[in-house]
Amino acid sequence: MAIFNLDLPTQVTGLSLSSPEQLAGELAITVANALRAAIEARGSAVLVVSGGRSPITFFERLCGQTLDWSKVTISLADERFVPVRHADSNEGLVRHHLLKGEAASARFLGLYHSAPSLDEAARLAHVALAELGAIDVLVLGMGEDGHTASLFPGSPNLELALSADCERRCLPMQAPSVPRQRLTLTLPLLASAQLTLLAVQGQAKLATLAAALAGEDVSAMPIRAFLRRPLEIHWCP
Ligand SMILES: O=C1O[C@H](COP(=O)(O)O)[C@@H](O)[C@H](O)[C@H]1O
Repeated sequence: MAIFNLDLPTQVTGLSLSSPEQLAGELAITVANALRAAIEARGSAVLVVSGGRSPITFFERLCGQTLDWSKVTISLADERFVPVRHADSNEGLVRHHLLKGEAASARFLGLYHSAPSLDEAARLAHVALAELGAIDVLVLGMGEDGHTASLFPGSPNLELALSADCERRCLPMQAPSVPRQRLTLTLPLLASAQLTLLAVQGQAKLATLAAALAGEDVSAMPIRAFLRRPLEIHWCP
């Protein structure tokens, strides 16, 4: 299928939106529909979202969706090793922009733990994530280097985090930009999601996607691991 002038593999679909606002609105509707379906089928739903700066409008639209938020558990694909009140905290972002109004009744399972080291924080997150349950919806972002979640090219632990038999749910990672200390869900847990959505904004990230589609090495561009699976891309300029 050809979208955004890219030839996508058959398991990958793409939606081209005209603006960040339209992307946020469409993504919020898609996620809310999937959460409602999971609640209908199982009585509860699990949503995993990404951090960074681009999801803010999406979070603001999602929390306005009508559904039984008390039956939803929300967690993060990745986190920065900073306290929740820090400007770079993904948990802080979710608490400020998503867990409000009706959505405040959702259960939130964060990755950050106040621990003496990043390794210990990742171990505590691994233990806490045993309570997450099966992921219904995963919303990924992507950096211009082809990282997604905090699966950064060149980071120690990347090979382990990407391996199909990795038994850790969360691993410590190193980012090329500050804050460098990160926590990421590992590929087996992320790839277990029923529905995986990738939100991408701008021409530079479109070029990143094109480069990812043109090669094979997952360690060089970890987003490639998700382009091999069913994935719905939402893109806007
Ligand atoms: O560092 C991160 O970067 C990516 C992309 O963030 P964006 O603000 O450029 O969309 C994000 O998906 C990831 O969760 C975040 O920690």
